[in-house]
Amino acid sequence: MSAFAPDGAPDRAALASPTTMLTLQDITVRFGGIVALDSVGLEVRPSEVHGVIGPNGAGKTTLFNVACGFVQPSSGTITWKGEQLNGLRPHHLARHGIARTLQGLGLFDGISVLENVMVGADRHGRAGFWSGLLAIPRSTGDEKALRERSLDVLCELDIEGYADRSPASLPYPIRKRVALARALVSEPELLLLDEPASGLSESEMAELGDIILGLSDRVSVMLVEHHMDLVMRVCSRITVLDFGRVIARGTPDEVREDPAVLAAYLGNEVTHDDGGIDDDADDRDPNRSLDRDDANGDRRA
Ligand SMILES: Nc1ncnc2c1ncn2[C@@H]1O[C@H](COP(=O)(O)OP(=O)(O)OP(=O)(O)O)[C@@H](O)[C@H]1O
Repeated sequence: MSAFAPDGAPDRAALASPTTMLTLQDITVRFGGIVALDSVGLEVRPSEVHGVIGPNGAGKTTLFNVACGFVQPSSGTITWKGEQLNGLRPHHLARHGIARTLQGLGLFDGISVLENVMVGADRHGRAGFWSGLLAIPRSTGDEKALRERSLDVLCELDIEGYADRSPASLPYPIRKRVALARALVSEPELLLLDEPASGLSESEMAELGDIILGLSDRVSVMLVEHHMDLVMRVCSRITVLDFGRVIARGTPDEVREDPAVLAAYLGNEVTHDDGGIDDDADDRDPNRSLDRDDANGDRRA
């Protein structure tokens, strides 16, 4: 069931449905005179990995930031499990069972990897890690459980060997896993991932794909990502943006063959022999980054 009728009007029954976790509806974002998002809709269902793709400047990061509460939409609604969230802010996410990783990993270099992961768990800890650091007595049992859970997540991501290290001493791909572990330790129902594959090698990206697929039986994922091979492999559904608008949504196969999507990614020049979208379409288009200025010209409200 979709929350969006074919004409783009809201489908109230679908919105209220427990089959939808996160619904972004008619989201418009203006930065000064620029319309970064224009009536964008997206729904993330339980246990699905939902991809958000689009060329440079399409509005992906802005949409991610709306879902995180970093950016307040000019209009539109955010609904979480049937409840409308007004004035969502980043520090509200944990209480709703939503976690995120960002492109800037935001790890604390002055504490260990394990402690960084423990910081992510405020949703469950009664007294919390920081009060543990301050030696508030009631937190002792909580902190032990939290430490064990954090170690379990490090084991799951195969980085338990780095638990006592400072993040600053670790290679970037390991730091990325630490950031993911910190998001997962709160046992979120929805994980928001912003370009998790950036800076990873092909093999590291394949491992990341395995991790994301392994998570999808217990957490829904909204994945903003440039690397098309990863998106096509792990996502059950994809929303495609261009110039701040949704130009396609559907399964990877549907999106891959959508003429509007192919055109947005520069058409046949950057498609594979099988008609698929090239993984590095943006990289091969020296003019694409210039399109942002062009796009802004078209987007002025
Ligand atoms: N803070 C801001 N102030 C003004 N304009 C902005 C701001 N953030 C984004 N924009 C504009 O909004 C549009 C969408 O940008 P956004 O970063 O969301 O796109 P994107 O799809 O994430 O791009 P990329 O793939 O290059 O990261 C662009 O035209 C961008 O220039």
